[in-house]
Amino acid sequence: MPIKLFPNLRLLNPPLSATRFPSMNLKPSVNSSRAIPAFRRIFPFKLKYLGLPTRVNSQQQQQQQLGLRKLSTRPFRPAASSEFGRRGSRAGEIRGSKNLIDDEAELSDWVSDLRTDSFHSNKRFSKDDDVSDFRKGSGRENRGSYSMKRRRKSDSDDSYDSSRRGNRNSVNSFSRNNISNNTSRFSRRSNSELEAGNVGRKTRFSNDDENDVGEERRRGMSGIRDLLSEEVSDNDDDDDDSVLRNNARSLIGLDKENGGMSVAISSPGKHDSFMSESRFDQCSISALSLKGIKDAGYEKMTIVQEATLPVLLKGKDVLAKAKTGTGKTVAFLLPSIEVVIKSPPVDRDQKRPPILVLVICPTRELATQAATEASTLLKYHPSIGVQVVIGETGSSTAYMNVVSTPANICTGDSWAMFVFSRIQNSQILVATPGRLRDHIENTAGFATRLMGVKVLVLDEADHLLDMGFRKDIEKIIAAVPKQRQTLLFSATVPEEVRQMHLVAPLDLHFPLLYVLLREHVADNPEYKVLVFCTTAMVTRMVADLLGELKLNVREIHSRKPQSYRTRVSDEFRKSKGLILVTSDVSARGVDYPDVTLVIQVGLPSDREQYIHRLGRTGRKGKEGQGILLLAPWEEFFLSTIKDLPILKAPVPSVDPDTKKKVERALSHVEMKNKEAAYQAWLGYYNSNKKVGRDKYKLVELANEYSRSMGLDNPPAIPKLVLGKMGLRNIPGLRSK
Ligand SMILES: Nc1ncnc2c1ncn2[C@@H]1O[C@H](COP(=O)(O)OP(=O)(O)OP(=O)(O)O)[C@@H](O)[C@H]1O
Repeated sequence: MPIKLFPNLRLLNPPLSATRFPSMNLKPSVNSSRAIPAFRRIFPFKLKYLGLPTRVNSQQQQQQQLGLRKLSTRPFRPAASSEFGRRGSRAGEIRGSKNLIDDEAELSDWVSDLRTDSFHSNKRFSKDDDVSDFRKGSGRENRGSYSMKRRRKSDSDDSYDSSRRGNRNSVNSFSRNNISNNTSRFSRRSNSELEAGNVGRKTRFSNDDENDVGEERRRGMSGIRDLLSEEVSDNDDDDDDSVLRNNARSLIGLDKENGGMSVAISSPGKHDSFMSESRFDQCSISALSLKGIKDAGYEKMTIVQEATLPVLLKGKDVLAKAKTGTGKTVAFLLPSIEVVIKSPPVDRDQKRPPILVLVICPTRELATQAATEASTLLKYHPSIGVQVVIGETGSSTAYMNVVSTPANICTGDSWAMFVFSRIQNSQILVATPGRLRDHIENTAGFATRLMGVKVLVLDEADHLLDMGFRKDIEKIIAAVPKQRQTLLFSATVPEEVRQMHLVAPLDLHFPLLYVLLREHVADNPEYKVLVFCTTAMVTRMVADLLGELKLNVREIHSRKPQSYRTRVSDEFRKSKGLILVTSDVSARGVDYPDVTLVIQVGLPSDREQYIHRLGRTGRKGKEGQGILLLAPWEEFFLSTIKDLPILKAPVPSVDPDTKKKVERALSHVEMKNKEAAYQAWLGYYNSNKKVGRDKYKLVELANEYSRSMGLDNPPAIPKLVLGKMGLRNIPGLRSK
């Protein structure tokens, strides 16, 4: 029987045989005996699993559906929160069971995804029709360039070669073989090359790797399952439950000898607080850490902290999923710090002092944020240092020694470029995967330092275990001791966010965006808005436009230097009355308090990215609004999020004056920025499996986009770029 530890969360114990999983009719599956070794690299010793909570009953489901049907919207402004997005009678449900209604489904889905994606990868890839050209290339090169693509996200997709994206065969080879570093790593390249779409096959994205979501994610392959893919083979086991059990064991790295891994899934209902009633001082945390916690303003634990801290403090591995903005960072940092405290003090003169805690985050922003939080918690531990290793523009690496005042990180001034050898004494290292791997491979003595790791944390674990990061993570895991504590944290969607979508022709998007923002600003004196755009160059152009329209905007994307990004991010975090136009560098994990509205303009790269962007609002139990603005031909995306309570809102009318005003503003946006946005837009949608399939249609749409920016003729694109995009000789394009 499952052991219920907390009202909203359970740590789940064996036996699996007692667990009821939803029936899943997915025949071939992971052969667990082959899959387990891959996960043992992550959880080398430990494994224990889990009874699962009950599922939502049919009455609750009905109520939820009814609740949704009753929803109404006002034009471009969601109705009051009480009626918008609320799910029937959830508030009255019994916490202990109700709050876990999604848990079983989620976990089962997660686990079953292992099976489906692993097995179906073959089929799915071979089905795709836009891959034929690329398949003709040599397998080895393909693998190299494919993995490169996976490491990129829309932010860096400004000029991107869709034919390469489509190479499913490459993925298979990639995942099934141990290809050499030469093919899985990429040489550096400059921003201008990126911008020009000059994607060399052995190019390494040193610049924004960590911010760029793997291409695989676009195809819906997520997370942990990918790590299994090279271990996959068909399995004749017809018994869904036993297959699932095997997969669960693989997922968590089962090893009964060592006390095992606990799984915590925190899903408080919409009306439940994200705070628990437990205080930090009820846990066995050192007095100085408690002082730091108190100074940070934390008194009680959040639910995810309450659920995981006691277990983590016992040294166990944990896989935790909790809503965005519910305090996961503290949940993994605090026990990690306690491990450092209990370890023998580091000799400052030691040549290669060990790193005791290694935190991996997928983006620079997240890494910086985690380090900031760590420094807050370490206020009364002056002998403990936190170091951040993240990619910096160009070929250099940014290192920060984090001292106890968070402000030092967040202001651009404090960004320091150090030679690595000068800061070798931090016990806690927060890093992005690509840069960390570089150090493992290229920095003398670094691997030795990693031999001291006692705690390994993967923040946004689902993302880190995507194919896009796979090789880096494998390398990192191979570099840290097997005898360690492993913490996997990952996010789920908050229900506090009122979500809706608008579908309108492309030529209305800019005026509509303006109208939406103008209304929101007028209604919310303390507005704080994130506008997500598809690519970095589109982000720049939209920010220019909104600036011309006299809105208070900032922009952030991967083409900006890190110091600038840090400064703007910090400004946005602290301010009210500001709009941040951003690429996906802000999509995950970044904790901007009190964001009132998230607008996503155009197709999100995939469901997960949509959810994570949305998760920037509705944090800490607060309410927020989300608007997805799509063109009619982008509506297909909605099918991927149909399980979420997202309503179609009527398109607000745009009066002629507003239209004129926007046109005028567009005419003031620099031509080169509009040209770059056009090319980026084309590259982004070209890389989308659905939109990019019909190149003729794509070009028509791109030209529509160009017109929506006020351009009479679509800008010319370098022939080389067109060739790489597979768009040579498509009518309607201009080349130069
Ligand atoms: N015990 C606590 N009491 C009050 N506030 C807290 C507590 N723990 C964390 N917070 C605050 O909650 C906010 C969200 O925390 P955090 O960014 O760690 O959430 P998260 O779950 O990691 O979100 P995401 O999934 O988006 O990364 C932060 O501002 C943090 O300072």
